[in-house]
Amino acid sequence: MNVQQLEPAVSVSAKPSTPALLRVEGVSVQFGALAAISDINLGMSTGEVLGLIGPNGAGKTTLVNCISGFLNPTKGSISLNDKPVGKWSPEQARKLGVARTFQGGRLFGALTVLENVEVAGLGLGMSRSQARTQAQELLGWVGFRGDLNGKAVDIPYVDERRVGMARALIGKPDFLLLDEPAAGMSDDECAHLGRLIQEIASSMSCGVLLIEHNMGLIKEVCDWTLVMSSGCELAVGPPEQTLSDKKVISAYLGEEE
Ligand SMILES: Nc1ncnc2c1ncn2[C@@H]1O[C@H](COP(=O)(O)OP(=O)(O)OP(=O)(O)O)[C@@H](O)[C@H]1O
Repeated sequence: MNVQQLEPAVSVSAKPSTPALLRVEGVSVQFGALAAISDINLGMSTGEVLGLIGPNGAGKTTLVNCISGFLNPTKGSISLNDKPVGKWSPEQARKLGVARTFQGGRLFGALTVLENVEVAGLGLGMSRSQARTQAQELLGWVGFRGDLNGKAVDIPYVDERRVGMARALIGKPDFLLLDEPAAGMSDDECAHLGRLIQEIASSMSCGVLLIEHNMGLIKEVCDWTLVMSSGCELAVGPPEQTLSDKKVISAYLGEEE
């Protein structure tokens, strides 16, 4: 892939506003007898990149499902700008500025790549032309170099990630939750993704929550990390601190390269 210089276009840059704050307090999720997550706390502001890491089954996606309205916590609360969000739906979360991607792209296969991003803009109340313009610009920005009018079902796995990211970015959310965006990417593609995440945080003033197993990427882009294991908080701090923590290394033993 030809990694291009990232230059955010005018309409996706500079969102002058007071920083937004997303807070998770004492959140637990129980699936029958299984405590998928227990008493998790985190806070993040626009412009920050927070890494959410931990071995498989640690509860990372479950936490993102709660924050994005796909799942109601069994206990605890989530607030946006100090207002509890209650049992918000994914649509309400999106409209209030919390967007996400999925491990599997979850694109509409029968729609074109462009339409997949455009419909998200229409869902946010944009006009068709606004949605189309922003969708085209974002697809270019995230590094999609294929046919915008090709059916989404036909695009490669890595491109599904990019389209999913453009779809989440339309409407300039305050918070973007990325679920393993680097899976399946080459080193060059990961390097491009790292620069893109930093640009999303700085130029779009977006808070990014990044679930990733690629520790190089975590070290490169994250200001802060929350490490989970078996549903619980294992360590919190800057990546250079948590990634050298003995508890964290031991939790990852056998799971990381
Ligand atoms: N809908 C569900 N019903 C029952 N158990 C679930 C459900 N969703 C997740 N789990 C279980 O909850 C635990 C946490 O899963 P989760 O997917 O959040 O982990 P994860 O840290 O995101 O893992 P991975 O890195 O493999 O994606 C796992 O034991 C999983 O099997």
